[in-house]
Amino acid sequence: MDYKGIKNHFTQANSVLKTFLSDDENFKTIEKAGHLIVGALLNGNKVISCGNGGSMCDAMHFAEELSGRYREDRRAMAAIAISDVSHITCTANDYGFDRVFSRFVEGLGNKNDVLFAISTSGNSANILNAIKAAKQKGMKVIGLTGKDGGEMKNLCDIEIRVSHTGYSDRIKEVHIKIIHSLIDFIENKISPADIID
Ligand SMILES: O=C(CO)[C@@H](O)[C@H](O)[C@H](O)[C@H](O)COP(=O)(O)O
Ligand SMILES: [Zn+2]
Repeated sequence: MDYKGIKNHFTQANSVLKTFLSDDENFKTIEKAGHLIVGALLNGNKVISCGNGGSMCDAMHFAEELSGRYREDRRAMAAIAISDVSHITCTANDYGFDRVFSRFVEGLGNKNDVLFAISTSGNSANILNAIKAAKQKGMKVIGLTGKDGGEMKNLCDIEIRVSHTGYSDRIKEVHIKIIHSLIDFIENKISPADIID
């Protein structure tokens, strides 16, 4: 019956999550990323997030839970996803799709801001260009990757990798858990009074 194919998604997801859980280095890396973001926010810097397709949704989810709300009532935090369709279509049309994120970083990124870049392959050209633009600006880069980390593994200051080699939907399912755990960490570290106006 077809329900077995459906159930198989849950079985596979369970296995990818178990593999990620089996290595504590993964959680130490998430903690490092959390400290980096907390430090940036406390110093009045911001986080810019980006990704393609489902990862763009994750980038938006990540930013809105910082600028809007996650679990607690607290002041807004400075985070924005690169998701303005007019910016993306203009830049893609006039300069090429591989520059849609980097051009935003060139325009809005400042020294010591954090770029939170998401790619399951670690190889999307527009993400790699955004990382390069961020480094030129003196920003810090946290990468959320999958598979073998792709080219991103050599470019990010902190890489959090879900090293699953199958379809990317399984990787993304762990990415969203990483995002929620990271936001929880940040929310618990920053008291409302700490944030610089
Ligand atoms: O959500 C999915 C697949 O689960 C797709 O939309 C997926 O995000 C797109 O194919 C992306 O273009 C893949 O890019 P990347 O993760 O390799 O950077
Ligand atoms: Zn959420």
